[in-house]
Parts: sequence; C-alpha cells; structure tokens
Amino acid sequence: IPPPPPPPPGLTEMLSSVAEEVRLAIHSDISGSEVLYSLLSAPWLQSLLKIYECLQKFRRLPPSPYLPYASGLSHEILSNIRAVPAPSPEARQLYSLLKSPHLQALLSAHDMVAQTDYEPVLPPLPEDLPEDEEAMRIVCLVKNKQPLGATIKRDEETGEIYIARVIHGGLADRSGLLHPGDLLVEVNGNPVEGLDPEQVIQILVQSQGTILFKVIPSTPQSTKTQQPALLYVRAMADYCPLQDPAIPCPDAGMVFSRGDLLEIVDQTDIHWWQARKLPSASACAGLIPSTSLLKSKQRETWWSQPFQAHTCIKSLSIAADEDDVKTNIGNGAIADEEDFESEDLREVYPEEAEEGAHTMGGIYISGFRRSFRLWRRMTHRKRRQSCYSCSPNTSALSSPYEEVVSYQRRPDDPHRLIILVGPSGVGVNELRKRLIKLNPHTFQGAVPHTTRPARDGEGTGKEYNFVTKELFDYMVCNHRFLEYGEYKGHLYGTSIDAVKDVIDSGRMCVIDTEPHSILSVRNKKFKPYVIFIKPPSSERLRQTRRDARIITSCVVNRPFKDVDFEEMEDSARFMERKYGQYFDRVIVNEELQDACMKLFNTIQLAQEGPHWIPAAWLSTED
Ligand SMILES: Nc1ncnc2c1ncn2[C@@H]1O[C@H](COP(=O)(O)OP(=O)(O)OP(=O)(O)O)[C@@H](O)[C@H]1O
Repeated sequence: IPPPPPPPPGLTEMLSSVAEEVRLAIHSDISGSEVLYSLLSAPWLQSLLKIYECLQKFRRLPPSPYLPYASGLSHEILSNIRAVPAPSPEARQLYSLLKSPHLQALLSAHDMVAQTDYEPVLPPLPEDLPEDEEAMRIVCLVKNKQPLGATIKRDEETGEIYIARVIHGGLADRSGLLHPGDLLVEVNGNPVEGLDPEQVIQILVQSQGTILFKVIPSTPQSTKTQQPALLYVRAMADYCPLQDPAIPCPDAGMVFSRGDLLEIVDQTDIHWWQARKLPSASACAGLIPSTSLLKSKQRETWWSQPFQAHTCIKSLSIAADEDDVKTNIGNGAIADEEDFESEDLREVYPEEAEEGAHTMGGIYISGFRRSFRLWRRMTHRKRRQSCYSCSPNTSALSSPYEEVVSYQRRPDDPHRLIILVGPSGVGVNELRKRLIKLNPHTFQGAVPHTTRPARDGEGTGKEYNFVTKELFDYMVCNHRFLEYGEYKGHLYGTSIDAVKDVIDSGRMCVIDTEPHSILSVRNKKFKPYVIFIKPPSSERLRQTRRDARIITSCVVNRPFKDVDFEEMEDSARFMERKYGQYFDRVIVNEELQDACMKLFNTIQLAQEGPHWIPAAWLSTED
C-alpha cells in the first residue's frame, strides 16, 4: 500500500516559510523587507493564524450529530431482529452488540450531546446603550518609511491627546480606523496620559514596523459623507512649509509654486486645507494654508518689508527731467531711440522696409513692422530698467489661489487667443512669423494701431490701422489697448478690438505681448492660452544664435553680444518668477525648426484638448 500523501501545508507552516524567504531578502537589501519580516514573525500574528486554522478545520468537519436519536434506532433494530423467525448469524451478532449495556450507554450519551444546544448564551444588552458606541479601539498600523498621515493635539483643559487631523490618502486614512477627535490612550503599550504631544511624536518616530494604538473613538464618523465636492485651484503664489513656523506639522505640509495645479481634498479646517498637486503621483495629500490664511501671511510679509522708494516713481521723476519718459499711464510707455544707436556693426535697412510687407494668400502678416517692434523692444527695456512691480498682479491682497475648471473647446466656440511672451530677442517674432506663414488662413496677428502717417503703398487695416492722435488718445482713455506707447514721436499699440476682429473672423489670433498685459485680456471672451518662449541653456543660446541678428534701430541689425544674452536670461528668469502662474505652456527655443513645430502642436492642443481654465471664464455672470 503506497504511503498516504502528505497533508497540505497549514497556514502557519506557509507563513514560516514566507517569513524565512523575506528574512533572506533583508540581506539582499530589498526595500521594505525588514518591516514585512517583523510583521510576519510577530507572535500575535502566529497565534491568530493558529486560531484561524482550528476554526477552518471545524468549518470543514462540522461536529453535528448524524442522528439526534441513535438509541431509538438501536431499539427499533433490536425489535425487528426479534420478530424474525430464523435470524441469520450476522443478525444474531448485531442483536447481541446492540443489546450490550456499554453500547446502549454510549448511544444514550450521544443522543444527549446531539440534542443539546452548545451556542454561547450572551447576557442581554443593556437597554440604554447607544447604538454605535465603541468603548475602545485597538488599531494596528504598519509604518513602512512613509509618515503616519495624522497629527495630534492636546486639549489644553483636560491635557488629553487627540487625533487632530488625518491626512487624506495617508496611512491612517487608508486604514479607516483613526479619525479626527479620537482620544489617544496608548501608543505601542505606552500610556499617553500626561505626555506632551512632542513626547508622543517621539514614541511614534522611534517606532518601526507595526504601531499599536489604543484609542477611544470620537462620536460617529460621518465626516467623509459631509465632505464638499473637490475643488481645483491654480496657485498664484509660492509656499514652502519648512519656512512657515505656523504650520501644525511641517512634515505634513506641501510645497507648491505659482502655476501649480492643486486638488483641494479637505477644507474642514478653516486655516489648513489638504491638497494634492496635479498630476499627482502620490495618493497622500499635504497641508496647505487656506485662502484666508495665505492672504494674511502675504499681507504680513508685505508690511514687514523695509520701505523702499518705488523705483518707478524715481525713474519717472528723473526721466521727466530728461524729457525721456513723458507718460506712463496704463500699459503705455514712451521709448527713445538713443539706447540703440552706438552699434559697431551696421546693416542698413530702409525704415519699415522688410518683414511686415509680406502678404500670404492676400492676407497681411501684420504686427512685424520695424517701428512697432522697436517700440516694443525699447518699452521692454525701459520697463526692466524702471520697475516691473507696478504691474497690477503684485497686490498683496490678490487671491493666492484661483479656482479652475476643466474646459474643452467645442468646434463652434470661438478660438482661444494665443499669447506668446518671452524676453526680448528670444525669438518670439521669428516663431510667430513662421507659424503664420505656415498657414496664414488659420493663424493671424492683430493689426496694430499707429498715429504715424501712412506711406505710399500702405493701407489702413493692412500694415497698421492708421488713426489720428485724438482717436488714439480716446482709445487709451477708454482702455481699448492691450498695450501702447510712443516711438520717435508716433504712438503705436495693439487694441483689444483688433484681437477681437481676428477671433470673430474665425481665425486663430496669435499675438505677442509683455507679460503684464496678459491681465487685460484674461477674460471669458478671449480665454487666452499663454505660451512662454524660453531661452535654452547659456551655452546652447550662444551656439544657436551665432549667425542670428537682432534689430536695434530703424537701420541696424547686428549680431548678438554677450550682454544681450545675459539680459535675455535675466529677463526670462524674472518673467517666470513673476508671471509663471499665467503660463499654460513653456517652449524652449533652442533649434528654431523644432521650437516652431512644438509651437504649432501646442496651439492645436490648446484649441482642441481639455485644459484647466479659471472657473470665472465659464460662469454665466459677467
Ligand atoms: N532658435 C533660434 N536659433 C537661431 N536663431 C534664432 C532662433 N530663434 C530666433 N532666432 C533669431 O534671433 C533673432 C531675434 O529673434 P526675434 O526677432 O524673433 O526676437 P524677439 O523675441 O521677437 O525679440 P524682440 O521682441 O526684441 O523683437 C532673429 O534674427 C531670429 O531669426
């Protein structure tokens, strides 16, 4: 007879062999194996599994009686055998077996056991017991390098320690067993009564692997169902928890920078919200200051800064002496020509002779005329030399978060306005021109306004909208300009109506502007998509622009100098730092062709793909 097959390994046996394998993994330095080993070899787990195995055995072989009345059956058999006239030898043997007093006593004992109810009889529950009261809860969490995801606080009156908050998606939250308001009784067998929160934190910090909490649960947990819908915001400010002494737990804080997209998952605390950065790799949220708290912090910082005379006021008064800058209203500025005159290498162009005169398929590629560009370039420089901080978004009271919603343009919606920004000389005009030339029936610039008289062959609405000084001033007073300024005694500007005209014609309007002007078209009508054109690394910038030339006056194009590159890099850093929150996309202009393709694809996506836009742009209110 072959030996019976070995019984299948029990759970305890399996556990020991897994634990042994994990022990070997510790030596191979596999992350998390130490914690897993300590969990698998914990005595309480072994005991639990033994109990589990015993219960399983009984589940497989339920100890239920085959018959409740075995002695009754034996009596019936005895009388049947007696009734047989000539019973067989087997029947006679059975008769004597069943008749024996031992067997009869055994069967009667069987019947007694079979008829008894062995279910435990529990004492009746007290009548006044609240339905969901729980006296004490024992919570066992396995801490595997990640933080616990909960903060504690002490009740100043009673000295008791409570769970203050549970971080959304963190270890404690995922367990579903710890809730804000739970009273902490013990941590790993250490009573916490009378301890400072810092001492409790020390116990937690020193605990590795499993942590056992004894807590008295707070009143019924219905917080999850009470949570309002998720809120999505764009950060309009920077925040670093490690530099904030007021944060309840710096480790639980979340760093963010302007422009980051945040999913607010918990706003129950009026001061500290919980949020995740999108796109999120981590399920665990972090603490961030609420709008009101961050605003008050910004106000404090603003007031605590030492007073400095506003540089733009200074420059205005000096400039007024020099008769250089005569006005500085709105987005306007007056530029002078002298800044660009002392050049070594000259290439002579008749004024306004090149780029802008192109037409493509009967459409004017407007906005590239030399005077207009020079005005822009000089204005840019003037602004840098004076003061950027007078732009409207620097208010210490502006909201640190902007609510956003996902938006997908429908085919019959007007196109979104495409705005290119970048430091002077980075290639914004070059890219814009290439893009429009690529498809002039789709992309178009806004026709600028000027008070300069039209020259031979020029027509209003083509190179420029030629207007009188009175009309220009009237438009300035009525805030009709996105930006404007003066160059060589003539006014130049891009009007909001010129942008609107392109959009209303069904084309995609692509403009370039100073970043502070973005604010004047940041509205539901234009739903602007802002692309920042960024210079590549210093080395690549110098390599790629070796043969490039910048326009510096009406008659000069010259190669880039080191100072131009430095100014460009400086200006790019400033723009990102100050206006980064408005940029939807950053394109590094390294290889021209490559950057142009990226720009083309980005614009397609801007018009077709889903994007986060300010919630106000979709609201029905004005
Ligand atoms: N990726 C590139 N590689 C090489 N040359 C480039 C690149 N991008 C732009 N250029 C060249 O650099 C010069 C400056 O570019 P462009 O005139 O477009 O600058 P801009 O950003 O519009 O500056 P501004 O606002 O002062 O007019 C041009 O000669 C252009 O052809």
